[in-house]
Amino acid sequence: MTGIWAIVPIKDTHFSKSRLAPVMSDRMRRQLALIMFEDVLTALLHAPGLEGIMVPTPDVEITRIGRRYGVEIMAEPTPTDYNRVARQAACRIAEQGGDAALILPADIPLLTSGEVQAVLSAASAMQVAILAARDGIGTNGLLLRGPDVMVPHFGIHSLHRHRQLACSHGLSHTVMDFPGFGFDIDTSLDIYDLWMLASPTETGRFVEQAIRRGEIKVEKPCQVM
Ligand SMILES: Nc1nc2c(ncn2[C@@H]2O[C@H](COP(=O)(O)OP(=O)(O)OP(=O)(O)O)[C@@H](O)[C@H]2O)c(=O)[nH]1
Ligand SMILES: O=C(O)[C@H](O)COP(=O)(O)O
Repeated sequence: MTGIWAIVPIKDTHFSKSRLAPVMSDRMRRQLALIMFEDVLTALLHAPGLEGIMVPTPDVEITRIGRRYGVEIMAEPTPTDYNRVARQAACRIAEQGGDAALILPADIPLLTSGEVQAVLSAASAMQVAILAARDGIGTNGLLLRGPDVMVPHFGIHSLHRHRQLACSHGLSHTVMDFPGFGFDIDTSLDIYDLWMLASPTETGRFVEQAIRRGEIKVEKPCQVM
């Protein structure tokens, strides 16, 4: 194993996207998680410069889809946690001789292969690249060169934490903003914003159709005066 590997952890899709429970049924949330995963895989598979894709997951359907796309599945017999399972995958890639790992979630369906390529080339001289979430405080991607130079700490205020960690380890690092990387689908507000964008992705189409059929309840967010 050499080169740069993407790591896309995804949990059991029966329990995915729980924050969307107020506006979507369990069945729809599961479908949304599966479709977003496929959009992310499609972007990664078309990005020149990536050697491979590793997907840590306990989910049977994700395993089936991943294998169809030819990605490497890292089985996760019991649910772990995003950071822990991402770290395990990164260590596995490091042990097998991989040069770098790009850790990203499976819920950023507007990701493009151009963005991935841009990160890989712009950050080619950096040990760490932190891909900002659009809220400006989260992290939606972490490029680590080598894969185990730093332990990922995704979660609330993770952008600041990742910066601090890189500094304290003396690692060269950069923070980058891209619309696709930045846009993770967590809440009904994200669904509304995605709908407004009329994105030509599979996820964009799924959301548009589901809203039209009344299967997702969206409300225009209140304007703060
Ligand atoms: N393999 C694996 N992936 C995880 C785990 N926990 C979270 N993830 C993935 O990490 C990414 C970011 O997680 P979240 O944004 O919290 O997504 P989510 O857990 O589906 O959404 P909520 O239930 O609303 O928190 C998604 O791709 C998740 O599927 C886990 O225990 N194992
Ligand atoms: O900010 C982060 O580290 C990630 O976006 C995870 O946060 P989320 O669970 O809110 O997506």
